[in-house]
Formats: sequence, C-alpha cells, structure tokens
Amino acid sequence: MSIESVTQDKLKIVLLEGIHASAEKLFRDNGFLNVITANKSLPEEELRQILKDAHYLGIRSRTQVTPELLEYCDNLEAIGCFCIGTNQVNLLATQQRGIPVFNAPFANTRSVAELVLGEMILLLRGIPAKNAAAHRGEWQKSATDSYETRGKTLGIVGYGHIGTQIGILAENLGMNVQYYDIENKLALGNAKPADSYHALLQTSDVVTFHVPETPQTQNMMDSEAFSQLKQGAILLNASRGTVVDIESLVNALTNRQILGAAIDVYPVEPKSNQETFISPLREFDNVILTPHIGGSTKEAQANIGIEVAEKLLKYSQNGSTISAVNFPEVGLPSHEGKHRICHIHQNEPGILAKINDIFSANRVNISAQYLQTDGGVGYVVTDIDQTSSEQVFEALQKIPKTIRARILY
Ligand SMILES: NC(=O)C1=CN([C@@H]2O[C@H](COP(=O)(O)OP(=O)(O)OC[C@H]3O[C@@H](n4cnc5c(N)ncnc54)[C@H](O)[C@@H]3O)[C@@H](O)[C@H]2O)C=CC1
Ligand SMILES: O=C(O)C(=O)COP(=O)(O)O
Repeated sequence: MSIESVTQDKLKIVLLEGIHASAEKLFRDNGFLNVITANKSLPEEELRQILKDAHYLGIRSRTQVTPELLEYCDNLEAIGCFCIGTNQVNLLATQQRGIPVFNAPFANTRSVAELVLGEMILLLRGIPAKNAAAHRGEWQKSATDSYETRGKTLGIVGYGHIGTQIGILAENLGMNVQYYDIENKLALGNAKPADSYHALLQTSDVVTFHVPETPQTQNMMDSEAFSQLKQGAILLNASRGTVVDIESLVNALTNRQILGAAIDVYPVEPKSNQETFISPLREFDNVILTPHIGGSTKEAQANIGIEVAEKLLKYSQNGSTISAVNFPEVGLPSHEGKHRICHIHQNEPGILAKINDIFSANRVNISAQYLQTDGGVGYVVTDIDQTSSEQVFEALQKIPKTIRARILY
C-alpha cells in the first residue's frame, strides 16, 4: 500500500445490475471519474477481472460476493448493496477483510407493499387465470372463487418495514391482519400477533412472506407448512426465493389446495433480461409471476441510487461507517485543517495502544480519535495535526493483526 491515498479521480467504482444513473451522477459530481457501469450481473470470470483493481463495488440482489471472489479484490474498500437484502454478500468474509457493506434499508419498501397489495386483490378475484384465458379468446364470466378483500384475514410472515406497511394498507381495505415474527413487534393499527407460525397458516385467507434470507427462513414454506394452509388460501412471496419450496407450491397448485399465488423471487433467477426464465410455475394461469421487480419502481431506484452512493462517498471521503451492516459504526465530523488516518484491525486488546505508541514515538499530535469494535473487527479513525509521514504510515500497517490502513486526507 503506498503512502499516498489514491486520488479520487483514479478510484475505480464498479456499478452493476442496472443501478440507477443517480448513483453514477453523484460519484461523478464528487470528482470520481473512473465509474464503470453494467446493466446486468456479470459471469464469475468477468466479475473477477473487473474487480481486480476496483475500489468500490455497487450491486443489487443478484451478484454473489463470496470469499473466493474476495480473494481477487485486493483494492476493494467498500461494497454498496443498492437494495435491502445483503444475503448475496458474505458478510463475515467482507468484515474479516476490512470491507464495510452498506445497503438501503427502507427506500423500496413502499414499492413492494403496493405490488403485494395489488396482487392480493387480483388473486382473490381470480383475475390472473381469467386474464390469461381471455388472452386465449376464452370468455370466463363467473363469480366462482371470486372474493372481496373485505373481511378476509391476511397473515403476514415477517412484520418488518414491508410487512407493517402491507398490514396498514390491507386494513384500509377492511381486512383483518395478523402477523408472525421471531421478534416481539409493535402491532400497528388493529393487527394482532398470531399465536404461532402454524396458527397463522391455519387461520389466514391470504399469506404473504416478508422475511430476510437466513438459515431459519430457508424453505419455511415447505410441504408441511402447505398442509397447514386453509383450503383455497392464497400465497404470496416477494421476499427471497429460498423461502418457499417450489415443488411443494407446485403440488398445492396441482391439488387445487390453494386458489392462486404471486411469486416475485425464485431459488434461481436469470442473470440478465436476455436469459430465459425457467420455472415449473410457468404452466399455472392462476400464479402471478414477476421477475424480481418488487422494489423496481422509478421512485425507489432513484432514491436508492443516491442513498447508497452517498454512504460509499462518505466512507471514501470521511471514513464514516454509519449504517454499515457488517462493520463497527463510526460517525465522524469533518475536521478542518487536520489529517485523517483509518486503521482496521482484528479486534484484539492492545491495538489502540500500539497505534498511539507510534504517534507518540514520532511526535505526531492527535487532535481527535474514534474507536468502535464489532465482532471480529476494530476500526480506529485518528485525526492528526500534520500530514502522516511515510514512516508513521508504514509503522501503522506493520502492527500485528492489522487488516488495512488508509490515509483519507
Ligand atoms: N422482491 C423484492 O424486490 C424485494 C425483496 N425484499 C426482501 O424482503 C425482505 C424483508 O424486507 P423488510 O421488511 O424491509 O425487512 P425487515 O428487516 O424490516 O423485516 C424483516 C422481518 O422479518 C423478521 N424475521 C426474520 N426471520 C424471521 C423468521 N424466521 N420468522 C419470522 N420472522 C422473521 C424480522 O424480525 C423482521 O421483523 C428483505 O430481507 C428482502 O430479502 C426487499 C425489498 C425488495
Ligand atoms: O431490495 C431487495 O432486497 C430486493 O430484493 C430488490 O432487489 P433488486 O435491487 O431489485 O435486485
């Protein structure tokens, strides 16, 4: 690592998966001129090549950041997930390499809630199947299996930012709302916590999933869970493709145990719009299939572009890690006339003392210092009176258990 921090115009920013142009604009407006964009996720080998000398990476839900990929990313300073989910990134491996990961925890939640609400209404009326039939020239005027939302019970699994908004919107339609969450949650409106996950499945007319991808949510909706559903229930999943077991869903549709479903996320999703979407669900007219677009509205994407780019810019220019999902959170005031050095290390006792011994031995005056630790990593930001000499910076890098050090200004 050289004594000079790489100048902003040389830092390489890679933005994949069609991240909104608002992000690129913000980087360029801030003097980051080496911004590379792609409107899809990249195949493994291409990804390695492009990331070999990249400093910042922006992705959405598709690109997998594995420990193996990180081996190729020597210069990578931070990752921005321009979405909510961060399950596509190995958070432990990035933490161990001193790479903070940021996301946009709220910006697309309303978009998902609106989509789910609309789908729920359409499914209760049996519109997807009637629509498909009409496109084929069939006239299916009938009230069979066609229902109002009013008075029906909606079961929300995962009562977080999205689940709560759906609950409020559904109550405005006259639905009874119940939810299941592993955390104790404040019930909004007249919503009620279900006694258990199974109780929710057994007593809901419509069940919708809004949980993150975790080992516990994997196949949460399996054949056993399907067997608990009411006859004629409706199922929606706009969370992650690992949550609903597709084979069990196909069985429930084939047996007509459920009236219909809306699925936005899949165990395997195409990498780009040029790839064919393959799924056994394609044969069912009563299933709304959407290409993982729950959060894909102009409003959400433009806001996410700015929100996550701002977090990356702040980390690059000022060292702030506020709202990082895998890293000690340090919020830093800028310090006029001072010079800032960041030190990331394995979280073991005595490292702060070693850092300060180096400053003291070199007669460097510290004007401010911030330390946070989180799990396996410690993050120290030090503002000093004079620019750091090569000797001081090298000594900081040589402290045992150092992951990386960075001169910001
Ligand atoms: N289809 C799409 O385009 C989008 C999908 N998503 C997905 O939706 C998920 C939920 O988003 P938010 O509501 O913003 O997240 P959130 O973090 O606000 O809420 C998730 C809720 O699920 C609960 N939970 C976690 N594990 C659970 C379990 N095993 N059983 C029951 N509850 C559990 C949590 O306690 C939390 O209350 C995201 O993690 C993401 O994967 C998010 C945005 C767009
Ligand atoms: O925000 C999320 O977690 C999503 O699933 C949306 O992902 P996307 O940005 O559409 O790839």
